[in-house]
Amino acid sequence: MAVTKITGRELFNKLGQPSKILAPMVDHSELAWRILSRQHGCTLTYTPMLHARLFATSDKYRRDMWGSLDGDSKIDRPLVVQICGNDPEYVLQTALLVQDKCDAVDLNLGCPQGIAKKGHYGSFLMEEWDLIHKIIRTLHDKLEVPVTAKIRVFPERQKTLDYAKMILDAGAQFLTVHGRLREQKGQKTGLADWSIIKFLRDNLPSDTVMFANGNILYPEDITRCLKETGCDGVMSAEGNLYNPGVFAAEDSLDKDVSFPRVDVILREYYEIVKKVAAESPASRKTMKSHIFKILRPFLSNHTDIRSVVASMGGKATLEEWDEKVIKPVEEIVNQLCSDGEKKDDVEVGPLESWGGSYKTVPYWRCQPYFRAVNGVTGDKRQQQKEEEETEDAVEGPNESATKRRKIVDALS
Ligand SMILES: Cc1cc2nc3c(=O)[nH]c(=O)nc-3n(C[C@H](O)[C@H](O)[C@H](O)COP(=O)(O)O)c2cc1C
Repeated sequence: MAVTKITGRELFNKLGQPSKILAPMVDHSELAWRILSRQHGCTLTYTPMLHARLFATSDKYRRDMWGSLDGDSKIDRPLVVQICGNDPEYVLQTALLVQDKCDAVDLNLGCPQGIAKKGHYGSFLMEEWDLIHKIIRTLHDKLEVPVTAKIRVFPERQKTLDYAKMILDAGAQFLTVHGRLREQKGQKTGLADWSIIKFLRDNLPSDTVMFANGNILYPEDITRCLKETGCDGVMSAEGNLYNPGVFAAEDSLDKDVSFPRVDVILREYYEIVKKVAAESPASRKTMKSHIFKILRPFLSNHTDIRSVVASMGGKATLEEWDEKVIKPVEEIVNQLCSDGEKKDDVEVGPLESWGGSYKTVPYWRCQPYFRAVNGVTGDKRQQQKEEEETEDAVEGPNESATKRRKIVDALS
């Protein structure tokens, strides 16, 4: 018999109507990063996707992915745990193992990567509506906590609407819509389509809780997205990874809030990792990747530090990170900022056709990352392309693949 549970709207209200949402990200939305994101204005966080079969059957995978502080009521809420899988029983088993440490469980229906194709989950379930319905209904019926879903869109609006209705009918309480097609990945990523999200918003029952995902570069994009799509919240992935300040209040004119200094964020992040690392292997494992992203604009100007970061192996201690990377970065940025010659201003460009403005941000401040399209960049982004090539060379093929996800050149 189905458990009686709260509706999506009731859950949304109970969580304080969160509108700034950290996306689920493999190896990137782990505990330490979630804590940091909340400290910078994020009001709801998602875990990286947990692989249902592995989580249900492998002690090691479970230990690696889920520590005693994950979902802790004092430091890690509100939290949605995301699961990927195609077997209702494994998804349910995984959900049952985490449901007392989260506010909802989300089904990943958006992952377009090769690994999802091979494992037959994420967006590769988009044609299997009966199976999706069964997975969500099983969770809806058997869990104490609500179930939610994160989807991509089809090229056809009506089909996407029917798809969303099916997911809601199965029992999903929040619907996150990433406004891209399954094919929009890698060099073909392109822009997310907010108008299809708005179409869903207008045609689904008005009490449906919806989150929009895609195209967030700057804090004010969140407000623009809320207005244009009519959604309840906006989810950001990469925008937040490169600049945790993206969740800052939209009207904040304080550059330290919207584009914080890289040394400040680095220190804050490092101290969080130090506190949780013993209980959160995932937070420790993903540190290097986060540091590369936080420092992205800085490293191309300080290649000596880049070499040091690149050389830090998995066995480097936290103290070594502090001595070799964090402290030297602090020293350099402090010096840069006390040097009256350097302009520490954020310059706002003209209004662009996409509705916002590019900003020129000093390289010692966190800022969005603009990708190259087919290896060719516009004038504005020539420098970023060169940085990408250098960074790809030091970070290896996995990082490179992730970096090619967004094509902001298509904006202009
Ligand atoms: C490093 C990385 C890992 C991701 N892992 C997941 C994941 O585990 N589950 C998921 O649904 N989406 C995942 N995504 C997709 C994001 O959640 C998001 O839908 C996508 O990046 C678009 O948002 P953005 O434009 O704000 O980056 C990942 C994205 C990135 C950059």
